[in-house]
Amino acid sequence: MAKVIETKGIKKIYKAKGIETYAVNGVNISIEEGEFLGIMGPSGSGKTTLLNLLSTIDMPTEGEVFFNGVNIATMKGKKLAEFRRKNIGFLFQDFNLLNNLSIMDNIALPLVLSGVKASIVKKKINELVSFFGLEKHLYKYPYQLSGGQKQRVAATRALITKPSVILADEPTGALDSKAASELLENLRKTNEKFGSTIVMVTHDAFTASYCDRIIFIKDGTVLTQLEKESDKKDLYKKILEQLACMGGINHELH
Ligand SMILES: Nc1ncnc2c1ncn2[C@@H]1O[C@H](COP(=O)(O)OP(=O)(O)OP(=O)(O)O)[C@@H](O)[C@H]1O
Repeated sequence: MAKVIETKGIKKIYKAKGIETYAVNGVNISIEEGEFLGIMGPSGSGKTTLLNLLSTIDMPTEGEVFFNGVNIATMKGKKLAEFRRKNIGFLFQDFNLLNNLSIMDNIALPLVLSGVKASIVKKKINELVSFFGLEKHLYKYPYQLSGGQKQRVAATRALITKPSVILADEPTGALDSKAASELLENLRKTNEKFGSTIVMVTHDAFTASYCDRIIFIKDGTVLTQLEKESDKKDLYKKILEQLACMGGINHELH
């Protein structure tokens, strides 16, 4: 399997009022094509910072990030923005939909920004909306949808450019358990049907149990990892054991 993302000794050091915070402190990870990877860890352990480094939104203070073999430090400005738009789909806890655009226009946005022709945009949207069960909602606006529906719109938008990687930061954080399960089933199907690589930050053991592999972060470093050996239930049990080992009563891990 090809490596989609590889990091070599990445650190992110924030300096404020003479105090240095090592938010990410020497992380070496390799993410393979088609993987569904979870990142877990206590609050403040560096998960979001790491995801921002993997997604080219932020640059490491030290070390290198390779994305499809390209060292992202070699790209800047417009070139980097274009690379990101083509290669990465994003999913956030609060959906990040534009309220004054219809669902159709929200989904179309990444393609429109890339200058794709209207007829092709329509074709691509039609291909994906049935997968996410959104046919009936295309001409509505975000405020008319439930949280779960909004996150499915965000997932469709994330996938519309056929990116090599989908990066998700707490995508189930604002959803009730039924909507969370539906979204996770959809992400799992996306991973299986389109071979999309998914990297997901979560504090929630149930959410993480949908992954193939989970990396546990503490104080900016990778503490350990778990791989799915049999089924989701077994992985869920192992995640809870690992969280307990990390001093984690669950409510600390958010
Ligand atoms: N822009 C910044 N300037 C200074 N310090 C920062 C900045 N961003 C993050 N940090 C610090 O870096 C560390 C890691 O933060 P990060 O948000 O990556 O953790 P996290 O694991 O995602 O936390 P949470 O689960 O609470 O969202 C924390 O100590 C945080 O205070």
